[in-house]
Amino acid sequence: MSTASPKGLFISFEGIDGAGKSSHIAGLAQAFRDQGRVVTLTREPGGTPLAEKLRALMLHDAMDPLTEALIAFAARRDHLVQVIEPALARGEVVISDRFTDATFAYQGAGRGFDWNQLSVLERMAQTGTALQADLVSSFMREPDMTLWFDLPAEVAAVRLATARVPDRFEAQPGEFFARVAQGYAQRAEAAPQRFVRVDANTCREAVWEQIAQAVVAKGWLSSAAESKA
Ligand SMILES: Nc1ncnc2c1ncn2[C@@H]1O[C@H](COP(=O)(O)OP(=O)(O)OP(=O)(O)O)[C@@H](O)[C@H]1O
Ligand SMILES: Cc1cn([C@H]2C[C@H](O)[C@@H](COP(=O)(O)O)O2)c(=O)[nH]c1=O
Repeated sequence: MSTASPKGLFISFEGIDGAGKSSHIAGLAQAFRDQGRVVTLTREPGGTPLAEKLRALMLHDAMDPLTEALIAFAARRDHLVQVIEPALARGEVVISDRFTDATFAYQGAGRGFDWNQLSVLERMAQTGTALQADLVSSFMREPDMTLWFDLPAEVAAVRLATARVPDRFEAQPGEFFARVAQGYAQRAEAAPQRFVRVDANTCREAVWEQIAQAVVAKGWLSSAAESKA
């Protein structure tokens, strides 16, 4: 029997607020654990003590789009260095509720911040963090798979209406979320090898089936996961 540790896997969940990511993130983590993998479950903005402080600022304090983008990437850099890279180097499965696609969708498409400048910040924040010796210093960390919950903004608004007290993003009007959804579509089109579009406008069981199918198709989970809706 091989004693080599499995290769680390990095999976992100994305989508507009209220798209329905939360319960499936926990479900996917459990499916990996059931099949013997160690899982680091985390989120952005956040995931470290410093990044959680930055999250509180981003979600509750007024600021301009550049400040918002810089805070998102500062939090991400700390998160990568302190949590994501060490977990991947240990061979764990890292599942993050949001990553950089959210910055392109919210600060880029939503707020109107320049997409090319975001790409520069992305490269700065996500390069030179990897701990694995086989990754060259110019390697830019990105998720191995991004599960994008695609849901019309008006459906998400109905789902969120009674769910909780809105933060600074959730309080935005429908047009903002329509732009954010468009931003996600643009990111997905640019990286089809990484993105999996999940039709989130359906029941929870059907959403889980799409997630399980995508992960099983990669050979990361056995087909037993597909029946655990
Ligand atoms: N498939 C579904 N059909 C109907 N309602 C759903 C579905 N999935 C989730 N919901 C409900 O929609 C609301 C938002 O779901 P959830 O909090 O999981 O979204 P989210 O993507 O994690 O949102 P956020 O990113 O803002 O935290 C909750 O009230 C949840 O119960
Ligand atoms: C990573 C990231 C997130 N956001 C926004 C998106 C959401 O409205 C909140 C996070 O809240 P959630 O309930 O945990 O989804 O932050 C953003 O604007 N930019 C980002 O980079």
